[in-house]
Amino acid sequence: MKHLILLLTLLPFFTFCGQQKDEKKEETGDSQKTETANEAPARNQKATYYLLRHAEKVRTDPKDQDPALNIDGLLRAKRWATYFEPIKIDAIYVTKYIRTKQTVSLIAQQKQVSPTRYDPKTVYSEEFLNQTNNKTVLIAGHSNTIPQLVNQLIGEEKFKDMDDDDNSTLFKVTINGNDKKVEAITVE
Ligand SMILES: O=C(O)[C@H](O)COP(=O)(O)O
Repeated sequence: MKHLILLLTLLPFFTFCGQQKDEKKEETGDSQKTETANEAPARNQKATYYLLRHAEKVRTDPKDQDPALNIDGLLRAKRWATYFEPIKIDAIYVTKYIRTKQTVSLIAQQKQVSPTRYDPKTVYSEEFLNQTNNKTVLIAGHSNTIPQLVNQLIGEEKFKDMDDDDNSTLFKVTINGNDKKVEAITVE
């Protein structure tokens, strides 16, 4: 009986504490929602990306991971420079391999832009999108990395690896907020 009286006396206190806990839970829930929304702000990207594979490379040693361009490649690099002459380029990205650097080196000189080195595996990131926002960007890469980067930029699995004899495809990606366009242009 004594216990029953004690329980009845304390019941309102337990109920009050329970209510407070529920209110706290709701507050925490709301603030977590706000944090998540802040972590993923609506992006208003506006940029143009030109993506190309390096020009023709020396193939005498199949074990050589870092061959230079051959004569055809050097001539193609010259043609790329002519192609980009009338186009404003704000930033140029190259991989660690000499064939990508050689392919865009004339363009880099022409535009007075010092190429930035990137890792194709990790380049697509918030940092990259911020760095390239409001810019026209040229990216030199590889048969098995350029189409993937195009796909990441457009948010669609549209392109597969380039053929090994394809050194002439230029991808132009234009992003204006949610409007993402891509053109694959052949430049001989
Ligand atoms: O063989 C390779 O290293 C990859 O397929 C990439 O080729 P690429 O550098 O000639 O485009």
